[in-house]
Amino acid sequence: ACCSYRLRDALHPLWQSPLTIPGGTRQSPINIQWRDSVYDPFLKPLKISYDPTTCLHIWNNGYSFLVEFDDSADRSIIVGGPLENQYRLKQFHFHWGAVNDWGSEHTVDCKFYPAELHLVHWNAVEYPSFEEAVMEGNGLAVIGVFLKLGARHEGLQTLVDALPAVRHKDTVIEFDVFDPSCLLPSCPDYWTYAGSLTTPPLTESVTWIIKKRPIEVDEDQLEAFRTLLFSSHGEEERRMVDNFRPLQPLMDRTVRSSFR
Ligand SMILES: NS(=O)(=O)c1ccc(C(=O)NCc2c(F)c(F)c(F)c(F)c2F)cc1
Ligand SMILES: [Zn+2]
Repeated sequence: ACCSYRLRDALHPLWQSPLTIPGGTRQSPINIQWRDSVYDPFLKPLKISYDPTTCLHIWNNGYSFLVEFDDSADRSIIVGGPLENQYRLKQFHFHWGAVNDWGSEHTVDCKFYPAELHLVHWNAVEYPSFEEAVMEGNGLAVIGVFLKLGARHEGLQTLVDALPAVRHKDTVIEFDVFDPSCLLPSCPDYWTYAGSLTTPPLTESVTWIIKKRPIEVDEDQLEAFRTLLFSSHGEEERRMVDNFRPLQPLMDRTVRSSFR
């Protein structure tokens, strides 16, 4: 493949994790080798229905900035695709680089994008809470969307305008109407594979759904992400950049595609 992932993971500052996760056979992120992905005609279209009024707040958790949603009922859900059940939206967040040459967690044919969006959903049909779902093999479904440098993204701008208010770790602001559907590419095509959280506890509970087409954002919008801080108020400032985990081994997994 395209890198020495094991060593990089062990040495990567953000993830002082052991060289491998004990028994880790489905870790994320991975490189998606387009020609090795297998078209699965039984994959259904992914159905997404988000209620913009379920949006609650934006906060900086010291890893990324998250937009959190009210997941106390089935109001913002996804169903179909590779999923057996419907899954509830809990939050979305991003990963990005210090420069535009890297930043995404997944790669396609070893190509990095400057950033990657993760929309995090949990299986509320089978599990009573997100915390329990995180520990189960089919507990979570995360939609990954690549960001590429291009035209300004008007929908993203409302988020970007709020970032100065959550510059420091553990700051939060109310954010009460936002439709995350505006951050999805119009093309329905995706890859899917069985993986894990990409931050501790790295639990192997995620069905990944990676959209084939990126969305476009402009340089100023990416730069706005890079003005955030890992550090809290009063601490020495540490810019929030390169908050992506190194690539993990594919091991005995196949990436399926919803398209020929
Ligand atoms: N980059 S990603 O793979 O999309 C990813 C998605 C969600 C989380 C997360 O919810 N972490 C906090 C968190 C946990 F890691 C738990 F294990 C738990 F039980 C929680 F309740 C919880 F909020 C971490 C990484
Ligand atoms: Zn993520």
